[in-house]
Amino acid sequence: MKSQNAGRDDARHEGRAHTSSASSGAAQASAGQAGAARQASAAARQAAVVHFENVGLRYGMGPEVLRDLTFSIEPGSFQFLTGPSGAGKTTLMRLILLALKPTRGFISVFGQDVSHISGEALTGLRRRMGVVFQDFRLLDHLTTYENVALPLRVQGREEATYRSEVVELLRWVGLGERMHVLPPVLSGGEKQRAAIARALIVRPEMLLADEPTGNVDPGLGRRLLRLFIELNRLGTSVLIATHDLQLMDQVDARRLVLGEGRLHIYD
Ligand SMILES: Nc1ncnc2c1ncn2[C@@H]1O[C@H](COP(=O)(O)OP(=O)(O)OP(=O)(O)O)[C@@H](O)[C@H]1O
Repeated sequence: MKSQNAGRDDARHEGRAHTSSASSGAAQASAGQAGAARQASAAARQAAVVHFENVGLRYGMGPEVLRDLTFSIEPGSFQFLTGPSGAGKTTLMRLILLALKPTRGFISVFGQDVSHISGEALTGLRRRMGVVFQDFRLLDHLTTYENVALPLRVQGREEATYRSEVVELLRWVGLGERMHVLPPVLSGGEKQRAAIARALIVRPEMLLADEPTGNVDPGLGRRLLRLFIELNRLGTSVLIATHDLQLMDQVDARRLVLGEGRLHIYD
């Protein structure tokens, strides 16, 4: 009896041992797969221009404006960011620009985790981005030409090395005749084009533009869109926030759609 039981116990034991060795093999395999997946996701994060993982943002004690955002912007990609007014497009842009910190989640920009980044490193990352703000942010005491040339001056370049480049870009955006006037005398559309030229002049690795065609007529909007596409062809990743369906319909590009705090992606 005993031996039989013992035998059964042994068998059970062997059975358990077998199961446990199988499950430890499976566990190792799945740990290996998880490790490989982690490595692959770290590599993807490293390669992305922007990577968000479960990012949430609330202003003060208010409700979460953005919830569980997980997405990447790849090098050399072109995408629109859209959604109803108040959906959080500007907020998302400000997170990418590192002008806001997320309330939760993880953000990396140009492969760098930005949660504990120094002020100096942050300035270095921002210099790699061109930004067109909704309110233009031109300096009123500088001429249109000087506003557009400013990022190059900040880089320490001599005027002789960039003058013709700035003039050519200003002509391209239709401001050839408005180069020497101050922003307060420019129309809304002219200010917008000056702001776009200032963002493009440094050939940024990433361009972020918040409603960049909001103040121009459809013809000029198409021309500006061509400029963004050309910049993208030269390798810049482009993210354009817009409500303008007609503008989006002109390009077969990825759409990031914000609604009720969530992001839906249409490739
Ligand atoms: N500084 C702030 N403090 C508190 N709430 C804010 C602040 N900035 C934005 N919000 C709120 O966050 C939400 C998202 O605003 P955001 O400006 O990002 O939306 P949007 O999609 O860019 O809107 P629009 O298309 O009208 O420009 C809105 O409810 C807005 O009221």
